[in-house]
Amino acid sequence: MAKDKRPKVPPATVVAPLPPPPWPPFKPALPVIDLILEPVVPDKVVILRSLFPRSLCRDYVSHLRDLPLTTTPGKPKRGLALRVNDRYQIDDPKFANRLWTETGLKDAILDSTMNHLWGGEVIGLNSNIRVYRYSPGQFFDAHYDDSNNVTIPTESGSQMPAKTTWTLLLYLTSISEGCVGGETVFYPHDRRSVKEEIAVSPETGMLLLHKHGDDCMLHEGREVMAGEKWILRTDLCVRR
Ligand SMILES: O=C(O)CCC(=O)C(=O)O
Ligand SMILES: [Fe+2]
Repeated sequence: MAKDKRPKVPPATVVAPLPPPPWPPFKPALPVIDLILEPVVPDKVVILRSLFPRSLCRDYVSHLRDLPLTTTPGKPKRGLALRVNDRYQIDDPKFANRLWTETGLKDAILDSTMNHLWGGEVIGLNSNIRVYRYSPGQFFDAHYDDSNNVTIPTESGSQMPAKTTWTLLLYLTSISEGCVGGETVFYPHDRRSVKEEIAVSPETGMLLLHKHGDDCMLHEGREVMAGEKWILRTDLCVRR
C-alpha cells in the first residue's frame, strides 16, 4: 500500500498520568439556548453556537491559564504539520462524559437530522482532552486529523471499543475578547488556495465539528494577530 504522506497531527505524547485539573462547573446549567447544528460545508463541517455561554468561557480561560501549558517545538518531525501554540493534554474520561451528557451536546447530536454523518453509533467523546492557547504569531499549519481507536468507559466500569470520527473544537475566545485572526480554515481540494478557502472565525462558546480520518478536509488554524485564541479539543466517538 502506498505510504500516506499527508501532514498529520503529531501523535499524543506519552506522559506520566497527572490528576485532571479541577474543571469549573457548568454554571449556569447548560444548554443556555436551543442548540442547533448548522452546516458550514455539507457533510463535513458543522457548527453549534453558544454551547458555552460567554461567562463560562471566561471562567474556563481563567482556570486554564493555571495549567502547565507547554509550547510545541517549532520544527516538527517529517510528515507532521508545523504548529506553534501552547498546549495541555489530559486523559480525563469523567470530564469527557460531562461535556457529552451535561451540556446538551449529546441530545443535539443524537436528535439531529444529521445522524447519518457521524460514521456509526455515537457513544461519547474522546477522553483525550486538549487545551490550546495561541498567542500573537502562533498558528497550526495545514494538516489532516486522523481517526484513532480509543475506549470509552461504560457505567458498569467496562471499556467499550470506539473510534474517533469527527474533531470537536470549542472556541473559548474570539474577537469579542480581543482575539484577532485565528480562523480555522478549510480547503476543499487538498491544496491551500485563497480562492477556495472556507474560513470559520472563532466565536466565543461555539463548537466546531469537522469530519476527520479518510474524509478529513485539509485545514489549518490561522495565525493569531492580537489577543489570545483558546480552544478545548476532543473528538466524537462511535462504537467499533
Ligand atoms: O486551532 C484551530 O483552529 C485548528 C486546530 C486543529 O486543527 C486541530 O486541533 O487539529
Ligand atoms: Fe486539525
